[in-house]
Amino acid sequence: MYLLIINPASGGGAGQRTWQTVEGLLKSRGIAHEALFTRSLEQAEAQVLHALARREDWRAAIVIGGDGTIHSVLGALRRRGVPLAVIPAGSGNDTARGFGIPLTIEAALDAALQDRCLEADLLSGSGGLTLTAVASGFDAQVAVNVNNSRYKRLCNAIGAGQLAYIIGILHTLLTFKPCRVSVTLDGKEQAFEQAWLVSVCNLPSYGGGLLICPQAEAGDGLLDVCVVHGCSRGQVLRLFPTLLKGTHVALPFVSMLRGRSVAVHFAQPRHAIGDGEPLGTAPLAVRCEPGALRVLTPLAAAAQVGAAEAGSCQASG
Ligand SMILES: Nc1ncnc2c1ncn2[C@@H]1O[C@H](COP(=O)(O)OP(=O)(O)OP(=O)(O)O)[C@@H](O)[C@H]1O
Repeated sequence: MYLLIINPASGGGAGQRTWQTVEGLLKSRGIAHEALFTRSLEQAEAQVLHALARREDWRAAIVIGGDGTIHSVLGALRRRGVPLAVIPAGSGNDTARGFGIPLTIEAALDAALQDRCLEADLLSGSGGLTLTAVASGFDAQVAVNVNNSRYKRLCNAIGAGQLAYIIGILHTLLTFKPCRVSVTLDGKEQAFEQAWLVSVCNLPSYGGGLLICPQAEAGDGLLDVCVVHGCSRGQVLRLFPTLLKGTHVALPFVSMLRGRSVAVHFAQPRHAIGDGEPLGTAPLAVRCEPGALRVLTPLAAAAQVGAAEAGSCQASG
């Protein structure tokens, strides 16, 4: 039995449209399933726990939504030991990208219905569980500014959602003030002056394919950290195109770190986001929980049988 978790509002309504296609495919293939429409980030965990408690034979929970929807169900899936599968229906879909899950509906469904799991790490901290990345500083401020803006509603109304983020980046670039940050990695503290952002990554990208930590691997038991510091506004602006290929890692004002736990303390309050969802402005403490979530992904299907991080995916329910 599969539990389909649907956020109809994700991707500006793509969740609802995707579900209609998926429902047809499941029926035509005779796949036993139940559908759960979640109402909000806050209510999703309780709704999913309630649904999962009703039976024991769950093969997987298949989320139809974006990174925020997946974020909202991580606690419930880890608690019940049910594997995650994803049919991407968000605007960014960086979880799907990071796990090599196809962005087209039928191919993603095929990946969800196969039987190989990756034992993926989770980022755990004061803001709960995160799968892609916890970002703090400039890019979190962009997200907060865009979400609170009038131009977002305007851009969405004319079908130009990406434009809102371009306006948000320019607007934030003019107003954001970098400050000192202390980054304590596995107990060792380093300070960076004039820090713009600190991103703690489990997967390589966020923001719809921006490769902030291109080396990050979901199953390596480690978190990857990117610190951008000591640069001008112009240099930050020119950083963005390099994020598409991940070539920013070679720039002198970018520091890449790797470890098992990290504490991030900016000298001024700075916003943070986890999987794109707001986490507030408190200092961050994030640790990697190795292999905490099983994910049905073509990466696991392609991995050698017997590889440490890939295995058959029998859900415990
Ligand atoms: N389980 C849920 N059910 C309903 N609404 C949710 C749920 N989880 C999060 N939300 C709300 O719906 C919004 C959109 O969902 P989601 O983040 O999945 O899609 P998106 O923003 O379009 O895509 P992405 O996060 O991949 O860029 C979230 O920002 C959040 O406010």
